[in-house]
Amino acid sequence: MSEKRRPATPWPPVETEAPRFHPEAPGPGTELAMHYAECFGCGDVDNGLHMRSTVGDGGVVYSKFPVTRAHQGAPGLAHGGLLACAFDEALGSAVGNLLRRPAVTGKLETDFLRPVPVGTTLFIAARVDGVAGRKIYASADGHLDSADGPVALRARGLFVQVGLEHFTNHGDPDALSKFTQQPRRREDWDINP
Ligand SMILES: CCCCC/C=C\C/C=C\C/C=C\C/C=C\CCCC(=O)SCCNC(=O)CCNC(=O)[C@H](O)C(C)(C)COP(=O)(O)OP(=O)(O)OC[C@H]1O[C@@H](n2cnc3c(N)ncnc32)[C@H](O)[C@@H]1OP(=O)(O)O
Repeated sequence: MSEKRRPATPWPPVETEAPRFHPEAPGPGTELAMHYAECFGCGDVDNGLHMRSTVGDGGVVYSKFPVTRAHQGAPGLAHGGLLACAFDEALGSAVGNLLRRPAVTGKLETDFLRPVPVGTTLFIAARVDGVAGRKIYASADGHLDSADGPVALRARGLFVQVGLEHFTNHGDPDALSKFTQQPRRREDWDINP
């Protein structure tokens, strides 16, 4: 299969500023711990995605998603919704770890370019592309079986910065104490950039 293209739409879709990485953001080479043990993307969850992420150079976060039989849609192929989930995790990890601004996914679009078979590993490279006030734009490519393997998916996400009360009010009141990696304390976040 030749390199796939899709219609080019402007990205980010609005004027943005370059992302400012948090001074205490983990540096290149850092292997990121799961952010929450019960997270379907990175936690210790039965049949979860069990993703692991590492910070790369130049503001890229690399994540791996090992695709198993538990992740099928069509026989032998990964389910598209779970692939989108993997990108949500990878993009969220880039935003959360590099910017340390509490944010949630507002919009996620995924281009599915090639099927992803069971037994392969998806290598995702995610970056933060720009920031417009509370809006944080991030994108990622997913490569089959190696960091420079064929591109199977591309995704773009809008993350919207929220107050920490978003997690404690809408989720678990003890949410912040349950996050297992930095930033987990109020003072670890860039709340008023
Ligand atoms: C969740 C993880 C956090 C963990 C933190 C812990 C540790 C961090 C460390 C590392 C993190 C590592 C990994 C993270 C991994 C995974 C991340 C997964 C993330 C998720 O899985 S998270 C769940 C799914 N997510 C939701 O559960 C959101 C539900 N939703 C809402 O809670 C609201 O909807 C909200 C807050 C989004 C906005 O509500 P709001 O009232 O605060 O603000 P408003 O509506 O005004 O939007 C403000 C501006 O965004 C524009 N905007 C908004 N949505 C748009 C859209 N769809 N399309 C185009 N533009 C949009 C508006 O147009 C406006 O733009 P403008 O300012 O220009 O007018």
